[in-house]
Amino acid sequence: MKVYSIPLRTRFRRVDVREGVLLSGPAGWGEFCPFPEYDDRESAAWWAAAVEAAEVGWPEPVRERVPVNCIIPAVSPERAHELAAASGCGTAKVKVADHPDSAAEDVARVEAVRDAVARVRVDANAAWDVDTAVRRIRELDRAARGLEYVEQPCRAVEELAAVRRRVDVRIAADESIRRAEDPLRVAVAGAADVAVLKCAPLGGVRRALAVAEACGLPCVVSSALETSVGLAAEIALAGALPSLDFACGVGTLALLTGDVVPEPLRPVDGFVPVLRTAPAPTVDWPAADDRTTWWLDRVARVSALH
Ligand SMILES: O=C(O)CCC(=O)C1=CC=C[C@@H](O)[C@@H]1C(=O)O
Ligand SMILES: [Mg+2]
Repeated sequence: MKVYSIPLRTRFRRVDVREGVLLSGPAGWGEFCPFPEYDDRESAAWWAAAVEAAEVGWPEPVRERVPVNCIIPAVSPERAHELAAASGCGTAKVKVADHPDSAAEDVARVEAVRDAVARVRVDANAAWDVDTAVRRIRELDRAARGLEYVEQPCRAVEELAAVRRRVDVRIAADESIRRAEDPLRVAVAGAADVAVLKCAPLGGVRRALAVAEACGLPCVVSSALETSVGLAAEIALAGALPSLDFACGVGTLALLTGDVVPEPLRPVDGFVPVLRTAPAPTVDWPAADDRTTWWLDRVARVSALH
């Protein structure tokens, strides 16, 4: 087992350094990297995903490559335009609602990104109440000259459903699926048009495919900010979905200052290849001793739950 620690280029969802554990088994390498605030019970799904990759491997893909969206953190409009233009991707996901007074900044960032790419989606990470969401979505929809969708505008499933009834923009559910006891409640409640799937928090490629089938919504696969090892599993999920109508959020290596493999799984001309196994981690980003101990203790507790 290897514990890695890689600084981010830009702070993202209150994370400055990405840490996790890489493990190998008969089927290949897997990655265990639940965010620090996830408790052991929630982290058990992440462990299951890592074990699937290492012990069993992934189901056969139905496509050889996956379209990728670039990810634009809460940065200035100039920087946002630069990142989107340099990505080679036709779709960008822009983080909005980063702080309570972000409305004007969000509009400027979305306008700048839309000048660089054809399609823009935004992610509010559950920051808004229903009325604020309706107002902001209308503004951002104009700034984007038609938003592709808005991801998780509010926290509760009922709030998503209420927003969805009041705006013309598609609603995508992310936290309502990956952090929910029952990921299928979203579809039942009429709360979303699109389901965001992440194989790590859902417990692996097979479990995520089962959620996709049961929810009956068009799906987008998005990373959990993994290194290329965990990202290969997310891409395997995107590769195995029976249909894929949207670019996937697997362009997140751009947020890290380095990777554990010599040839990172970065998009080329907006696509990444679907691999049968994760690339072997041969580049070391060793964590400090206290962090290594913290992660190995976490693995011991979480694997005991598994
Ligand atoms: O979806 C993407 O384009 C990139 C991935 C991404 O945005 C996220 C990755 C990991 C944690 C999340 O808070 C964040 C998200 O909210 O979707
Ligand atoms: Mg999201």
